[in-house]
Amino acid sequence: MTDSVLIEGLAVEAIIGVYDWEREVSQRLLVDLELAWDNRVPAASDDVSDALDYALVSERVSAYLVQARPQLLETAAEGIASLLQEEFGVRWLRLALRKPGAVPAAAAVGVKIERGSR
Ligand SMILES: Nc1nc2c(c(=O)[nH]1)N=C([C@H](O)[C@@H](O)CO)CN2
Repeated sequence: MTDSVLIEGLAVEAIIGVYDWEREVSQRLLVDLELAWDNRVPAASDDVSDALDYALVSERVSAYLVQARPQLLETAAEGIASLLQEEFGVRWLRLALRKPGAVPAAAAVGVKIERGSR
């Protein structure tokens, strides 16, 4: 089963970073998610309760990043992956977390992880 639900460029303002100044100001994060889901079921029922609701997932990921206040992108990415697997029953996911502006000479820096199996 290779179906997915996508969330791309989810923008979140959150406290994140290892330096003292970064504990005082929110910074912009961008989240890309590819989430394995059998889309044949919601396609047949036309019922959002059978779907992986990308609006609910987006809200939960945003709320997590705001409350977690991690130092590292790696820690944030792992926390997001865990909540998606535990709370939404996502079996496999690919996640990219970018921090635009962290390195002025780069368009963005970030991490990418895959967790689970399809
Ligand atoms: N692999 C990582 N390297 C760095 C991170 C990070 O989260 N993961 N964070 C920082 C600082 O917080 C940086 O973003 C400040 O500009 C440095 N390296």
